[in-house]
Amino acid sequence: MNQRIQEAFVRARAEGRAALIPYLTAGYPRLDLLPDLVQAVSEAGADIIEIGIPFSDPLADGPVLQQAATIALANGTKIKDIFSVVAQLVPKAPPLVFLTYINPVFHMGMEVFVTHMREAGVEGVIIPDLPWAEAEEMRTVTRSQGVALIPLAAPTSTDRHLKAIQHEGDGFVYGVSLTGVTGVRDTLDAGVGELVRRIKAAGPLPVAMGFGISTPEQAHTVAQIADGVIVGSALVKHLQTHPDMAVQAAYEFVRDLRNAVKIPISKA
Ligand SMILES: O=P(O)(O)OC[C@@H](O)[C@@H](O)c1c[nH]c2ccccc12
Repeated sequence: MNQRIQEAFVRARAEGRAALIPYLTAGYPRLDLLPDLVQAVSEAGADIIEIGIPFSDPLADGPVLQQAATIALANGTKIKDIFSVVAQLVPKAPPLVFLTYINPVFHMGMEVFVTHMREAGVEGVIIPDLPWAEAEEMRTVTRSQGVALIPLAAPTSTDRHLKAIQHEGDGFVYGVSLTGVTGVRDTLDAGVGELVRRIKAAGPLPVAMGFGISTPEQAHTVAQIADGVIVGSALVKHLQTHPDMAVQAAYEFVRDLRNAVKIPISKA
């Protein structure tokens, strides 16, 4: 089990809250802003930060994150630059995990990509379009480098799949709270509680839920059920709507989310 990720969940639980995991697209609005954005969301109380590698064909992403990726790529954001920016901010940041599609990983070479991750100090990676059944080589490479390969689970996952990812995955299980793409939603899917229960019954890894968690109220609801709360599109949208003060806007939104993920003492 990746130690820094595990510690982040243990610490959040001990402090009476779910772990808060904001998502940022590397290179949006610009790569040179990433250190300030990471610092802002860290100071606002992020327990783990997900950094998205922009990709030209992000099929699991909704309009907000697609647009962020398009702008990041148009700005000339390159993977090797992301690695060097991230390496510099790791010492001052909470555990970082990458979110990347498999194509950029294959392009660089699995072994090289994971070696760069380890050298930069990135603790884990989520690859939404890598089916677990085909992930064996990636699992071997990440395990040998001490990088967590974080599995995804959806409401459609079978119990057998949940058992497999709970025992072969590392870090946490990413519970996809609804079928569809990432993006801001008005309401939470009614099946969130049932999915968390099934994932937890299948093994020891903590469960963080993402997809469509947009407001502090929704984050609060999910925090009562899951070990972690992931917020992507709503945060990136905040950066979009506050172009001149993106860093401050990120700080304020994540601080509101952090206040919301508390668990009443009776439940903790
Ligand atoms: O944007 P949302 O709905 O808040 O969902 C989290 C999400 O942004 C982040 O984890 C993510 C970004 N791109 C993805 C692709 C697949 C799965 C997850 C993601």
